Amino acid sequence: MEVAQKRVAHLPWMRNPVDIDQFEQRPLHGVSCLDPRLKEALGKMQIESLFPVQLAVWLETIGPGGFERDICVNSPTGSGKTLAYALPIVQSLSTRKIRCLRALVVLPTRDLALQVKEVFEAIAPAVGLSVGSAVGQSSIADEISALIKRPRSERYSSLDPEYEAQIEPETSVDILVATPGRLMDHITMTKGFSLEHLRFLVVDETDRLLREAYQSWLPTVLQLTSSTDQDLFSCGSSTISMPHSLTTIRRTGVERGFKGRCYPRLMKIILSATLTQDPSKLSQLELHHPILLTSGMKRYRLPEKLQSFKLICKSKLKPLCLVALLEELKGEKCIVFTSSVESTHRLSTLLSFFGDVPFKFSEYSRLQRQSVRSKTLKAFREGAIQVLIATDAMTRGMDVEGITNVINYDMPSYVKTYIHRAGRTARAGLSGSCFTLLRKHEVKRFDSMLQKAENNTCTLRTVPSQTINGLLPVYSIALEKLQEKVESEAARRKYGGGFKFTAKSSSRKEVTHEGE
Ligand SMILES: Nc1ncnc2c1ncn2[C@@H]1O[C@H](COP(=O)(O)OP(=O)(O)OP(=O)(O)O)[C@@H](O)[C@H]1O
Repeated sequence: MEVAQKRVAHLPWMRNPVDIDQFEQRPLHGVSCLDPRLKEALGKMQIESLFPVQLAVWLETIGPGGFERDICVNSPTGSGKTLAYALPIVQSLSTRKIRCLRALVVLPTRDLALQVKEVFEAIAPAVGLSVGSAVGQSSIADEISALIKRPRSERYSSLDPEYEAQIEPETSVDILVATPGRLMDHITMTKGFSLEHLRFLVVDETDRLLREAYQSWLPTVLQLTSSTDQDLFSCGSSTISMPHSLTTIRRTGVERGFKGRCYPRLMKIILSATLTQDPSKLSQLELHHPILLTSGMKRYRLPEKLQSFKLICKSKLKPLCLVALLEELKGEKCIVFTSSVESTHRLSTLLSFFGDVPFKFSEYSRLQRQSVRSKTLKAFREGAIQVLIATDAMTRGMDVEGITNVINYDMPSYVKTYIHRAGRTARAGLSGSCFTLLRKHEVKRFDSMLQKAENNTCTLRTVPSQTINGLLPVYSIALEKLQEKVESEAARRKYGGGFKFTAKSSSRKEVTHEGE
């Protein structure tokens, strides 16, 4: 069994990390080399200082570290990891002369990718950079027209138009935020989509992305961006035949530890609140002279202002405990996590039969089409829905303003899952609460699981028994209605009705395999 305090990382470079806690939040005017245009853009986002993780990464990239090493960040949920990589990348690219794809950010889900794209969009245009996404939000044709263009004729004003027509199309964005599946679609099918000039690769939610192969996106990207010595020596030589051809020397100059050799490379930043330490997983990333930036003594840390609570209740009374708790929370923004798509669907259906509950809720899982999910998420962000009933798979990294409570309706199986669930609240230094409903026999396992994280104090919480008793009559009616609904859905499935809850999906557990 893992004993977090005594655990020593297998990889030597992980054993002496940079401690993020040594950095204080720093006002923007004290951040050296920050482009004034970016300062202004940050100001518009109401960002007045850099958080510790952002400063730590800045110093390793734009500061003295000079991007000489690949960067691995293990920092709590809500600590500001997105801007920690977005800002140095945008600053680095702010002096680029010609537009082509220089930075690729890969995330596991579409909603997360769109969220990250928004952050880049808030700062990149200030220095003339363009941001695109490859996430499958629109049709592939629409995505291609947003990402690819013919080279601008003004760049080659002396060209014969006929010759110009033969020039290959090019990527029209500097920064691309992508999910692995759509990225692979463009790599394999989109004419003119090229990673040839890529300088930065960000793998956000690294442990999640490395868990699945996603059509071998990582080896493909690494292969397409790897430079051999031959490439290096042919740079700038007669091998460049087309007038529009650019050659990117990804890193010029002397690197420490490389004995004066010019070493072009793709700079990588990988991040998570629960960064893997598994050498076999990390080796897939082919990291260059990596440096680990982490906070805390233990491998995992919960946000400073998170309060954890446990509620012990009998199995059959769990829905009542939940309703009673939600009633007490009086319409505050909450995410309720269950262990599977089936459980999410059942719980939302059951709640819908409770009639008059003082909060608006919605289901959010893979059972629904993306368009439905996006609508739900928008309503949740805007406050039209106060309670989201969700599965783990959908919510890692999600940043929704004003979530003050997370409820684990089903106990998470792994501490990593607890961290990512709880981390939807208490973000950016704000307070938040995480409640876990437990059956008696789960308490011991839950307590020992929490021991693996820092800031793990967990207080016992109860809900008034009179509230539970008051809900019993409506509960028994709701259970009957749920039974009828389940039967009718099963019948519709059997006779090929259009209901979305297919036999296959009904048995699908959204297991998150956070057990490493
Ligand atoms: N310097 C800053 N000042 C104020 N707010 C900030 C700053 N940096 C980030 N934030 C806000 O903090 C919140 C959390 O940031 P972000 O989503 O990047 O966290 P994260 O570390 O990636 O979390 P997770 O691990 O859950 O993905 C966001 O709402 C973001 O706008």
